[in-house]
Amino acid sequence: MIYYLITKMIETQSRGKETQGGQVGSGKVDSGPVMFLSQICDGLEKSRAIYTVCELDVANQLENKPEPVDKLAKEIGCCPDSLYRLMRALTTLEIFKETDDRVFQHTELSEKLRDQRYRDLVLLHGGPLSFNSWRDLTSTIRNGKSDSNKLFGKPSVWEYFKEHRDEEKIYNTAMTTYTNCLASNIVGIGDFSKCETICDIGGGQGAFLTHILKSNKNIKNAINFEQHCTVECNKQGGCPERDQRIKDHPGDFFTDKIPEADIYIMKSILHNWTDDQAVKVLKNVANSMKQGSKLYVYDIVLGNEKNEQQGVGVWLDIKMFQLMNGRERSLKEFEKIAREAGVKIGNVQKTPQSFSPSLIEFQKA
Ligand SMILES: C[S@@+](CC[C@H](N)C(=O)[O-])C[C@H]1O[C@@H](n2cnc3c(N)ncnc32)[C@H](O)[C@@H]1O
Repeated sequence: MIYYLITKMIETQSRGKETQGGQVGSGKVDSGPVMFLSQICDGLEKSRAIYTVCELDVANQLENKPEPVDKLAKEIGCCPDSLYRLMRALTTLEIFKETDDRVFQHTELSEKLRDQRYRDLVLLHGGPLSFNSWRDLTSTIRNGKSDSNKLFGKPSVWEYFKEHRDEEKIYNTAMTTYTNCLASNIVGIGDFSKCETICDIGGGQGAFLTHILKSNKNIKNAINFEQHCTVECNKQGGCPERDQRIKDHPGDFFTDKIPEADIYIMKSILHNWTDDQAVKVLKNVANSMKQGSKLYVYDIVLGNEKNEQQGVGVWLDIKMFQLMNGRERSLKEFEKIAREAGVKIGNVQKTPQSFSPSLIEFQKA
């Protein structure tokens, strides 16, 4: 049915807006927008469906050959007809294929869900933290700020993770997966050729540092400045190919002294915070910077001009707002926080892909 509706919607859209649907009361209803809006709002059902197969780990139970759903349901321990209906729905998204009546086989995409790294992405986006945080965007928009205490019972995501270590682990792995996916677009835009000591501020599991170190053998010391809990998590494994030069340094980037380095990097950090908080972090980094050292901030740079096309950054902006009261920024907005923090912006290297962060270079004023 969903597949039918989507197909119909696409047909309708490709014909333009000519279709006038049935009458409701005295008003005409245009079926194109109805189908388009339903498809967008159905995102929640699809997100829950993919999340559920990942939580049940269906992909790892399904063998490399076609398998009857009844057998699969027995192995997983769930109702055969329910699992059948879930998997049948997912076939419309090319997740599983029904090769015979109630018999399923993997597709290229469902195969990926066998791998913890891909499964963690789904579990993060559909997990309790994310699901609860989206419960009330209306209040955030009305009040101009998101109330994490009301949404997920803690003053911040980071406090929430302290009591939900399983979700923290999923978050850290998912960040590493994103970094591994984007690294080839962004490692080359920074100049590390004269760097001996590098410090990644909030570097997670150390994945980005690992990519930088791979192509910069001149770097002798690599410091991963991270929260205590993340450092503890890293001791239990995380980034498998982590470079041996990386040393974790526990600390809080708002209050603790950041070690001296030639180059500091911050990837996907400032967008987690309000302007006031971002200024505080920048000031703290600037206190540790010596003359000549640089800070490379890797974040999305939103278009400044009205006619500049906005990419996924504006959606990431809403996500950061709802989850952490953070924001994506335009160059003008980065310049404003730089001024307030008493640092200046040097080179800015934009990446062509709207989903890749750009590099904004900060120096001591
Ligand atoms: C969005 S993640 C980015 C991780 C990594 N830079 C990357 O791009 O994959 C934000 C990181 O900031 C760290 N963080 C949050 N608050 C912090 C604080 N007060 N001091 C140090 N690190 C913090 C988190 O533990 C998390 O790893």
